[in-house]
Amino acid sequence: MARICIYGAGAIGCHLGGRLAAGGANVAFIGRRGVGEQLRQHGLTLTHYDGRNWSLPPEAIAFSTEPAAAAAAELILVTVKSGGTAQAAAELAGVVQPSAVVVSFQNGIGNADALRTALPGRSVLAGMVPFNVVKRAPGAFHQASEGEPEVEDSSTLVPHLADFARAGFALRRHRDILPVQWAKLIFNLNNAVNALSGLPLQQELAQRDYRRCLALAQTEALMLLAQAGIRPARLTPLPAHWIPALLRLPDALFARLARKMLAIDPLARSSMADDLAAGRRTEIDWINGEVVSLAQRLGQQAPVNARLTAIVHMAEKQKAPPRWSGEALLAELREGAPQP
Ligand SMILES: NC(=O)C1=CN([C@@H]2O[C@H](COP(=O)(O)OP(=O)(O)OC[C@H]3O[C@@H](n4cnc5c(N)ncnc54)[C@H](OP(=O)(O)O)[C@@H]3O)[C@@H](O)[C@H]2O)C=CC1
Ligand SMILES: CC(C)(CO)C(=O)C(=O)O
Repeated sequence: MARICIYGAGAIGCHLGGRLAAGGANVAFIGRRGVGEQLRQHGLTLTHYDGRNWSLPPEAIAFSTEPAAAAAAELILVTVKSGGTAQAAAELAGVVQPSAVVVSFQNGIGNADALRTALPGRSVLAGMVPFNVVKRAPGAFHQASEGEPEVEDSSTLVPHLADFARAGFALRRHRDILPVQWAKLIFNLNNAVNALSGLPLQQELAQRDYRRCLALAQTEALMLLAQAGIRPARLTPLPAHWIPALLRLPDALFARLARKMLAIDPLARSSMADDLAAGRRTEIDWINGEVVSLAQRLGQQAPVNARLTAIVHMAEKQKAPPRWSGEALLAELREGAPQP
C-alpha cells in the first residue's frame, strides 16, 4: 500500500489525509503538537455539505510532529500555509526519498516552485483545492463548498490515482496548472476582503460594497493577466472575466444569479480570516501580493491589491484587528483603482 504523508495537518491536510485514510490509504500526518493531541482525543470526523461523512478513530491515525515521519512516504501532500513553505521545504529536504512525489495543495502561485528549489531531482507538482474546509470542533472538519482537488499532471502521479479515487476525490489533472492556479487566486482575492469584513463569507458576499471591493481587485488582476498573456482557467460556469460585472450587481439580483456562489456553509470564512482572527501571519503576500509582483514584472502598478496588502499587514499587527465596513473599504480602494 502506498504511503502518503500529509505535511501540515490543519484544515486542508486533515480533510485530504482523513479521506485518503478512510479510503484505505496508509497515511501519516505531520503537524503541530496541539493538533496531534486533538486527533488523539477525538479522532477525525469529516463531513461534506452534500451529506457524506467519514470518520477515523484515534487509533487509526498516525500522527507525528517530526519531519522524519515523512521519510517512508511515496506521496507527500504539503498543506502548510504559504508562509510555512520555506521551512517545510527545508525540513523535507533532509528526509524525503529521491523517488517521492510531492504535491503542494496550497493557495498562491509560487509554493510548488519553492518546494522544487529545495527538493532538486524530486517530482514536485502544484495542486489546487477549490473548496472551503471549516474546523467545527477539535478533530471535526467540514467541507463547506463544492469542488474537487486539481493537480499538475505527471506520470509520477499515476501510482497514487487509485488512492484518490477510493477516497471519493474526482482529482482533476492538468498539463498546464498555471491557468488553474491564477483562476483560484482570482477567487482568493476575496480572502482579504472577507478577513477585513470580520463576517462569514455568505454575509460578506451578500453585501454589494464588499463585492465591489472584490470586483476592483479582480478587475485589476485580470487586466494584468491579459497583458501577461495568461488566461485564467474556467473554474465556474461563468468565465473569470465576467465575474466582476456579476459582483457589482445590486444585492437582490446578485442573490438570484449567483445562488451557487452563496451556497456555502453560513459560518464559513476564508482561510485568511481564520489566520487574522488567530493572530497568525496571513497569506496576503502570496495572494494579493502576487498581483502586485505581476504588475511590477510588467512595469505597471496594482494599486488596489497593493492597498489591500498594506491594510492586511496593518491588521496583522493589531491584537483585535478593526472590522471594515464595505463602504469604508470601498472608499479606500477606489482611490487610484483602474476604472472598469
Ligand atoms: N482552509 C481552507 O478552506 C482552504 C485553504 N486552502 C489553502 O490550503 C493551504 C493550507 O491551509 P489550511 O489547511 O487552512 O491551513 P492550516 O493553518 O489550517 O493548517 C496548516 C497546519 O500546518 C502546520 N504547520 C506549518 N508548518 C509546519 C511544519 N513545518 N511542520 C508541521 N506542521 C506545520 C500549521 O501550524 P502553525 O499554524 O503553527 O504554523 C497548521 O497547523 C493554504 O495555502 C490555504 O490557503 C485552500 C483552499 C481552502
Ligand atoms: C475556498 C476558499 C476560496 C474560501 O475562501 C479559499 O481558498 C480559502 O479560504 O483560502
